Amino acid sequence: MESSVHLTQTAEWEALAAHHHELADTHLRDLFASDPDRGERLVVEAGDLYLDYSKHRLTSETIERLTDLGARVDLLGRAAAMMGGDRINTTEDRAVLHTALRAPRDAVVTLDGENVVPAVHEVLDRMRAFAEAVRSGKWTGYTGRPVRTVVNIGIGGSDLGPAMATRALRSYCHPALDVRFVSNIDGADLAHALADLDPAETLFIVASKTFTTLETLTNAASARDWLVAALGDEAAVAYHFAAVSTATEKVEAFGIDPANMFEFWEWVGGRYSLPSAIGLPLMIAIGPERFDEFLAGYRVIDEHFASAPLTENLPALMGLIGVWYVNLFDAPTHAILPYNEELVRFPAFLQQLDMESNGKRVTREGEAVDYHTGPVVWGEPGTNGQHAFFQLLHQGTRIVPCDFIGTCRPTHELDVHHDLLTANLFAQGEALAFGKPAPAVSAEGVPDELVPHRAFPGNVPSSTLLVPQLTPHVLGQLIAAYEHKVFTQGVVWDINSFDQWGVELGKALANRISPELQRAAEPELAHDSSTNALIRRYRRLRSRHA
Ligand SMILES: O=P(O)(O)OC[C@H]1O[C@](O)(CO)[C@@H](O)[C@@H]1O
Repeated sequence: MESSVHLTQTAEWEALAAHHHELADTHLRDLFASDPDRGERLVVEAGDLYLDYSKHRLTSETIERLTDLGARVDLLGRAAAMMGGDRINTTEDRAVLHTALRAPRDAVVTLDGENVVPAVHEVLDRMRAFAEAVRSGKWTGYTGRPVRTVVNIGIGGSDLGPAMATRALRSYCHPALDVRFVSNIDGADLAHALADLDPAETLFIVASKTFTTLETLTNAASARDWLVAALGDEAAVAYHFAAVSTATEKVEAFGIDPANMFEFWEWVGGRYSLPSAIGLPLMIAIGPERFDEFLAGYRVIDEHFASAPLTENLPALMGLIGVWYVNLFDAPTHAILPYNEELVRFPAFLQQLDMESNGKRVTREGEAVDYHTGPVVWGEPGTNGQHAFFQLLHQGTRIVPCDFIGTCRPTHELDVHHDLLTANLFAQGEALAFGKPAPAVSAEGVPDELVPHRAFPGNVPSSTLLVPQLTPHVLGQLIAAYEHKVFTQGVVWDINSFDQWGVELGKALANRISPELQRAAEPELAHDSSTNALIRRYRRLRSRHA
C-alpha cells in the first residue's frame, strides 16, 4: 500500500467494516446451522499443520474481504521483499532475513550484493561440530572432565526461543546432558541454577545479539566469578564459556575465546533468532540431525507463505483473522492454548514475538495510527487453563479469540491421558463456540434463579491448529506459522514489526536509578515524588541487618 493511503480509508477496509456491520451479531450456532459443512470447508493445511478456522465469527465472504485487504496492502509482495533482503526495518536501516537462516545450502539470498547463505551454513557447521563434541564428551573442561550441564545465559530473544524449544522437545534431548536457562537479572535465577552444579562439568553459553544487555552481562560476569573461584584459574574460562553474538569484539573483551563464538547477524531480529546460532543450546540438547529437521520444518512454512494464494495461505489467514477481531470486534487480547504440556513456554515465546513486533502506535512513516495494533498475547497449556481462567472465556464480558493447539500423537506412552487431553481441547472449542442457552439449561430442571448463572452465551471464536506430533520438524513449522502471522498483521497495520524502541526508556531509567540505590544521598530531585519515596524506602530496608 502506498504510504499516503490510509488503511481505514481504503475501499477494502470500508467493505470489511460494512461486512462486519452485517455479521457482528450473528451467532456461531446460526453460522453452523446455515452452513453445516463449514467445519470441513473453512480449514487450511500447510505441511503438517491443519488449521480449522470454522469456529470463527466469519463466513466465506469475510475471508474474501480480508484477503482483498491482504492484496491491497500487497502482503505477498512485502513478504517477497523481506525474504529478498530489502531493508524493511527502516528505523534501524536493516534487512530482515530470518528466513535465510533456514534456507538450504544451495539457496541464494543476496544482501548488499552478497549471498548470505554460505555464511549461515558455515556457522551451522561449526555449531554442529561443537554440539557433537559436547554431546559425545569429547569437549572437556579445564580439569579434563566432560560437560554434564549447559547453562544458557541470555534474555528475551536470546532466551525465550531456545528455552521454549528445548522444553518442547525434551523427549528428544540427550539423556545425560542437562540444558538450563538463566535470564533474569534477579540473582535468584542464577543462584538457583548453579546451586547443584559442579563447575568442572559446566559449560556456559552467553547469548546476546548486542552483547551489551545488562541482565546477560551481569549474569555472565557472576557465572565467570563462580567458575574461576572454584577452579582457581582465569584460564578455565576458555574451557567453560562459549558465546553467541553479533559483536565479536565485545565477546573477546569479556574474555571468551573467539574460537568458541558463534556468530549471527544484524539482519536477524532477536525474537526471530532461534534458528540462528541462538539455537545452539537446543542443538546441543537434541543433536544436529534433529536440529536440521527443525530448520526444515520452518522452511516448509516459509515456502508455503511465500507462494500460497491468500485464501489458502495458513499464516496469512491466521494474521488476517486476527485483524478481524482486533480492529472490527475490538478484542484486546488473544489467548494461546496449547493442549500439550511440552509447549508450556510457547505462550511466553509468542508474547515476545507478537507484542515486541506489533506493539507499535505509529505507521512506518511515523504517523499515529487511528486503529488498534497488536493484541495482548497470553496463555497457558490446557487443561490447566481450564481450571483457572476459562471461566472468563466462557461467561465473562470480553471477547477473547483463542488458538487451540493440539497434537494427535503424544511423545509419551500414556495414551489414555492423551485422549482425555484431546477430548478436553475439542470440548472447549465446542463449548466456547456454541455455549448452552438459557432454555437448554432450564430444560435440565435448573431452578429459574440459577439459569442466568448457569447459561453459556457461546459465540467465543477459536482456531484449532492440529498437528500429528510435536516433533522438531513440526515445532519448526509451528513457529514459522506464527512468525508469518505476526508479519501479516504488521503489514496490514502498516507498522515496522522489526524494531523495539519501546524497550529503551525503561533501560535508561534503570541505569540512572541503579547507582542511586547504593548511595546514601537523597535521590535526584528529577524523579517524581513516588519514585523518590520508593528509592528511599528501599534503601532503608535493603540492608540485611535492618
Ligand atoms: O540478545 P540481546 O542483544 O542481549 O537482547 C536481548 C533482548 O533484548 C531486547 O533488545 C529488548 O530489550 C530484545 O529485543 C532482545 O531479544
